[in-house]
Amino acid sequence: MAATLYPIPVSVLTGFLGAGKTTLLNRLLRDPALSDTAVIINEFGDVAIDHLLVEKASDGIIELSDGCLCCTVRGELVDTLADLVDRLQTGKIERLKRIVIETTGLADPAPVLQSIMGHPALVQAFRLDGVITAVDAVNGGATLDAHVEAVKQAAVADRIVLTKADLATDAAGLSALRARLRQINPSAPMLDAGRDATGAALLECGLYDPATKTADVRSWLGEEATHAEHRHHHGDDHDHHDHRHDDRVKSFTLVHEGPVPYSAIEMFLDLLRSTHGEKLLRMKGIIEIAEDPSRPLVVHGVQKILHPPARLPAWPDQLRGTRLVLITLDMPEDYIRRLFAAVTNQPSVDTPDRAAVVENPLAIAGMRS
Ligand SMILES: Nc1nc2c(ncn2[C@@H]2O[C@H](COP(=O)(O)OP(=O)(O)OP(=O)(O)O)[C@@H](O)[C@H]2O)c(=O)[nH]1
Repeated sequence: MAATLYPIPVSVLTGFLGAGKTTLLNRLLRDPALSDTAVIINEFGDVAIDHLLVEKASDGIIELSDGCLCCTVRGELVDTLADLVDRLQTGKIERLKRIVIETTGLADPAPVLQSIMGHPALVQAFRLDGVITAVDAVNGGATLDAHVEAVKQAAVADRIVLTKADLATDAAGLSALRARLRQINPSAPMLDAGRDATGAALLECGLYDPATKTADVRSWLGEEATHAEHRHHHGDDHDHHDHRHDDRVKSFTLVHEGPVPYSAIEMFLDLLRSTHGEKLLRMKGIIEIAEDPSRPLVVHGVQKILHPPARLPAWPDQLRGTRLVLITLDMPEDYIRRLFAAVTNQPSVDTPDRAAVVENPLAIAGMRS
């Protein structure tokens, strides 16, 4: 009997109401990549359609939880996950390879991610593998126009799945939607629900693959795509006027060549979270620490919650230095860049140095905005 490997990967499946999450999940559950998976479905309202569909689709699935995830169920999701660990440890469940949480369509995904990453006991047992966001190929554009939650769902995704492409008769509209999603989230691979959204393509989005013991930093950070996006943002060829929420979301990379003292990174992350934590939708990064430069420090977080920083045993490729990818909503990029420059002592005309920031963090313009 294969033992359960901790921490157990958790995939969060999100997407707006009716986007096709359950349909996708039902298809995925027939994929061998999802054997020994527990599915947690968050139902909104009292008709348990999702639950029936899922039970039909696969045996041995544990189905729990109801109510709205973004408010009252936050506590319950934690209880549900804790209960799973308990059942594993007491042998009531033989093994558990992964968990998929389907959020309600209205939920902001951040609280779900926070409840996993922010809970001191759960964080030992689970790791966030990735966020999969389903976007309706027909109604996706209108949903992004109307609901900032939908924009956030797309922005924090590690994988975007376009659903109902078979119903999309407007080819130009579909390619505009793709371009728009690419703009909101430059790094997540975009897959077609009916064609290439397989278990293998959607799962194992994390940095470190325990099976192969390798880490693919570049694709985890989505770095090249982020750089490309950054240039595009500053180009003058783009017309945003009818996408009112899209411009609020930004994805950018902070880079520092050479090692950084642990205390500087700690201070940067503390200041960032305490001043603008709720605007930080997602952060991922790899850091060359001055005290131990051969073992990169890996950080990732959702809003104010940081996953406990972990060390990789070695640098997986030629990449060195510090790369932090931030996905933000309404956050002053300039402030973040200045703060980062200050703590890493990168000279700049009007930015105080690290000593000055330690003395008075308010010295950075934008600190209180
Ligand atoms: N033609 C077509 N229909 C789809 C596809 N995906 C989903 N649907 C249909 O769209 C409707 C909504 O799909 P669901 O999977 O229930 O969507 P959901 O995101 O789980 O919905 P909520 O749980 O209500 O937020 C259903 O009638 C599905 O049959 C698709 O790829 N093609």
